[in-house]
Parts: sequence; structure tokens; C-alpha cells
Amino acid sequence: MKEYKWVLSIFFRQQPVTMVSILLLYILMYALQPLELLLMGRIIVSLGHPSGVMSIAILIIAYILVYSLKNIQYSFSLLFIELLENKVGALLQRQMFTAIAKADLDKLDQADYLLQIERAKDTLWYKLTNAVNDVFHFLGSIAGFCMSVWIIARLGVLYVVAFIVLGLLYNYFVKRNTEEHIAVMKRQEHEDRKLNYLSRLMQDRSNQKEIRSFQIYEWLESKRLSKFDEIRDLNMAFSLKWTVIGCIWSGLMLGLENSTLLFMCYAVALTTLSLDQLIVLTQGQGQIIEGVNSFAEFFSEARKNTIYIKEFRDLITPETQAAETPHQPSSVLTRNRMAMELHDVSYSYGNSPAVLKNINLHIGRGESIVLVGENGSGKSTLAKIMAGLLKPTEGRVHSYCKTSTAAFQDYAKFEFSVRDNVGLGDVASINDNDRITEATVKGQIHQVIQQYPKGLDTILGKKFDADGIEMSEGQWQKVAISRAFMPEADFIIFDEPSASLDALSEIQQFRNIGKYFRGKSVVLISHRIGIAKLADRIVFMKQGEIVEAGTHAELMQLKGEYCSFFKNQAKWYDTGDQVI
Ligand SMILES: Nc1ncnc2c1ncn2[C@@H]1O[C@H](COP(=O)(O)OP(=O)(O)OP(=O)(O)O)[C@@H](O)[C@H]1O
Repeated sequence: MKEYKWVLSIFFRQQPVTMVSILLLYILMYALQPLELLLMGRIIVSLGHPSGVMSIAILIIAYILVYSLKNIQYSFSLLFIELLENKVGALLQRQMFTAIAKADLDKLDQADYLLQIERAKDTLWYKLTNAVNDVFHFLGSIAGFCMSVWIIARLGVLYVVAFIVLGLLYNYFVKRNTEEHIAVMKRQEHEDRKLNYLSRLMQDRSNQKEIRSFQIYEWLESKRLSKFDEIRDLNMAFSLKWTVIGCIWSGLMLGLENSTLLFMCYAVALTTLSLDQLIVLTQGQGQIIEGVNSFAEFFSEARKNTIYIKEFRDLITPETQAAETPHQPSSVLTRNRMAMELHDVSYSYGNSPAVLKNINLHIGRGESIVLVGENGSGKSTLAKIMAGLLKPTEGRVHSYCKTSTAAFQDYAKFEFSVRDNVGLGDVASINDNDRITEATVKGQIHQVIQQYPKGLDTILGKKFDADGIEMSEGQWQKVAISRAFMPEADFIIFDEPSASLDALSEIQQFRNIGKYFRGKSVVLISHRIGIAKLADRIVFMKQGEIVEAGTHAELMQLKGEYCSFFKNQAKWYDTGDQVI
């Protein structure tokens, strides 16, 4: 119920007038039901006295009025609910995407977090307004239930007790069904994600090359089908079991309900009950049972919804940051000289062993550093920590630079215009043609864009625009690099900015980085060892640790890890060039 309170407080804060209006409409709707019952009883009594034609007419008009009011109320409450859904939904959706944008990057690879996002999306559009709707129904049904009990109690308290017992028996069924449904739901969600993944695999363009070349369509399809069958069987088993139980239970309940009806008919025969009272009682029986049922259904739905709402709430609630280890504030001199300091930084992805261990690194203002090391030695992880995309599991990072920019090997491909793709590097200048053009020159994609008839307005990608341009991987990378040239940054991170570039473009790219970022702090990761020679300092990493650091000459003289790494790579290239 904590979650329901949270949802209601959000909705009441955002849309107080709409919420109060819906609440009043619901109470009115439920209170009108027993009123209908009363009027019906009165009409039947009046029919036995033909002299009161006028009073019968008034009663019938009142009955029609109440009936119409109920329908009008229903239509309006639907309208208000839709209004709530759109207004509050939009706000919460924004909060959800903000939370995702702020989450540690590592989380976006974790199954639990991805499932949480799926549940949150579901919650946003259905479960939240459902929760509000359910609460209103619940409050309304309490009002209706109380009125029905009052009407029936006047005919005999025993009837009220009997009808409530009948309602409770119905609910035993609902309770058991809910418990099992929750278990099935949880299991199905995991399987659904796997099924969606397999379906996406087969429709995603980037996978089609491998799927066709290796002819793995049948294998994938059988995997998808078997997952589909597994989910279907899970659902069918649940539905079948509860359909059978439901039939038996309904049969039993019908028997019990009819027994009470027979008893009431017997009372009419004995003239202890009048005909109009019998009608009021049979109607009232339905309303009381329905009332008890709606209470049970409310709690059962609440149990299911709570799971989702809690996930949504956890997702949009920022994590409380662990208290930072106190440290000596850096002196003004340090701040003026340093761009970034890393103290005893370690990092683990989830519960896996640490992939970075006790990294201590100081990067000076205007210094260029190249991170070198074998695959998996932790270079990209370190770059992401420097860029603030990952928070160190242990240790501290101090950045003394105001603005930074980065280009990563797994760059984003936005299916927007060239202008947007490049301009997003500095959103404030997204319409500044001169700056965007300048960035494309630095990123070496200007000449290609010039050939497009729509120039900077050319849409990249064909998913949403038939006239869109499909770029090659290297061209896409040049667009990503151009983006990194947009901001006036004083700290620059390039994680393999040339992985997809041809050899000449690659050499030019490194020259451009040196030329346009002269005087700035640059951290560069590259597998092309020759460019390391151009850096002020080379940092060699192995198994998550910095094992050597120094200039190319110093490290070659050391004849350690870097020296043998360099020699091994250099023998495959013509080392006569400045850049290998
Ligand atoms: N999202 C992730 N989740 C779990 N482990 C990861 C993740 N990304 C990287 N790793 C692990 O962290 C270690 C370091 O990876 P990282 O990408 O930082 O190395 P790298 O030196 O940049 O490698 P490469 O030269 O191949 O790009 C690897 O063992 C890798 O398996």
C-alpha cells in the first residue's frame, strides 16, 4: 500500500482538481446503484396501488434520471482518467528517461536493470492510472456497499450476513488465483525478454549478414519457436487450471446463491416477505456480493500492481550516494596545473572481479596521454571513468576542467540530419552552420557531406526517411569524431577514434587531434602503437593495472612491457613513418 500512497500523492500534487472530480464522480456512481434499487422497490410497491399513477410516474422519471446520471458519470470519469494518463504520464516518462540517462552506464548491460526498465515502461502507461482508478473504484464501492447494507439490513440483518459470507467465499477463489498469477507473471517476464530478443535478432539489419552467411535462420527460428511454445504452455497451463477451478467454484457458488433465493421465495410463500422486498433482496444480494468481490479484487490487483510500481519508483528515485571518503582539498596550484587526478581507482562490473585495480594517475593541463595495452586490459573502462560515465567502485576522481568532450569506439548513430548528428556535440550551437561545417572539416567528413544535395540537412539512415543516406562505418565514425570537435572543451577523450578509418584518414585524424587540441589535455586510446610516440606520456595497462608510464624513449629504454609490445607490433609495419 506504500506504493499506492506514493502514486496517489503524485497524482494529487499534479492534478488536484481532476483527481477530486473523479473521486466525487465515482462515489456518486456507486451511491446511485443502491438508489436505483430503492426506486425499483418503490415502483413495484406503487404498482400494487393503481390509484397512485402520479407517484408511479414520478418514481419512473426519478429512476430514468438516476440511470442516465450513472451513464453520464461513467463517460466523464473515462475522460478524466485519460486526461490524467496524458498529463501525469508525460511527466513521469520524462523522469524515467532522466533517471536512465543518469544511471551508471554499466547498468544498461545488466539483465535486472533492463527488466526494471521494461516493467517501468509498462507501469507508466497502464499500472499507474489503473492504481488510481482502482482506488477510486474501491472508495466508491465502499460507499455503494454501505448503502446496500443499510437497505438490506432494514429487511433483515441475517440477509446481510448471508450475502457477505457468499461474497467472501467468492474471494477465496480470487486470492488463490492472484497468488499463482503473480508467480506465473514473474516467470513469464524473463522468458518474454528472451523471446523479444530473439525476435529482434531476426529483424535487425546488422545481424542479417551473419544470419544469412552462416545460414543460421532455421536454428534461430527454432530457438524462438521453442521459447514461444514455452511461454504459451506456461500461460495455457495456468488458464486451463483456473478455468476448471473457476467452473467448479462458480457451480458451487451458483448453488449457494440459488439456495438463498429459494429460501427467500419460501419466505414470500409464507408471506413473511413481500414481492417487492424479494426483488430488492435479490438485487441487493448481487450488489453486496459484488461489493465484497470488488474489495478482494482491489487488494489482489494492488498486489500485482505494487510489484510494477515499486520497480518504477526505484528506477526514478536517485540512488543515495555513498559518502565520499574525506580527502584533502587540492591546492590552488594543483588545480591550476592539473586537468584530472585519479586516486586508488578500482572498478568492477556488477559482481564480477575488478577490471581496474588501484589506478593512480595525474593528467596535467595541456598534457597528452596515450593509453596502451592488450585487449581487455581496462583502457575503455578507464576512459569511461574519466568521462564520468562510470563511477569508480573504489577510489576518487577529481576533474579540474570545466568542459570535456569524448568520442568512443562504440559511437552513437543518430538517425537524424547531419546537422543534428554533429551539432549535438554542443546543443547550444546546433543551428550554427559555420561551427558545424568547421567540425566536419576537422572530422574529415566535410567533402562527403558537400556531395549530398541537402548538405547538412541530409538525413542519415533510411529507417525513417526513404531519402536518407546510408553511410559507411568509417563515414559514421567521422561524423562521431566531428561531433567531438564541436564543444570548446579543455579535456578530450578519444577511445579508438580511428577503428573504422582507412589508413590515410587515420593518420590525418591523429594529426588533426594534435593540431586542433594543442594546449588541451587529451587522453587517447589506440591500438596503433606508433601514435603513442606522439604523446607527452604513454600509460601502459595490463590486467586492469598501470604497469608502466613515461615517454616513448623512457619506456623503450626500460625494456619492459611497453618495449616488447611496441617491438612486436612494429615489426609488422614500416617504422620509417612517423606514425605506424
Ligand atoms: N559492460 C561490461 N560488463 C562486464 N564486463 C565488462 C564490460 N565491459 C568490459 N568488461 C570487461 O572489462 C574488462 C576490460 O574491458 P575494457 O573494454 O575496458 O578493455 P580494453 O582494454 O578497452 O579492451 P579493448 O582493447 O579490447 O577495447 C574486460 O575483461 C571485459 O570483459
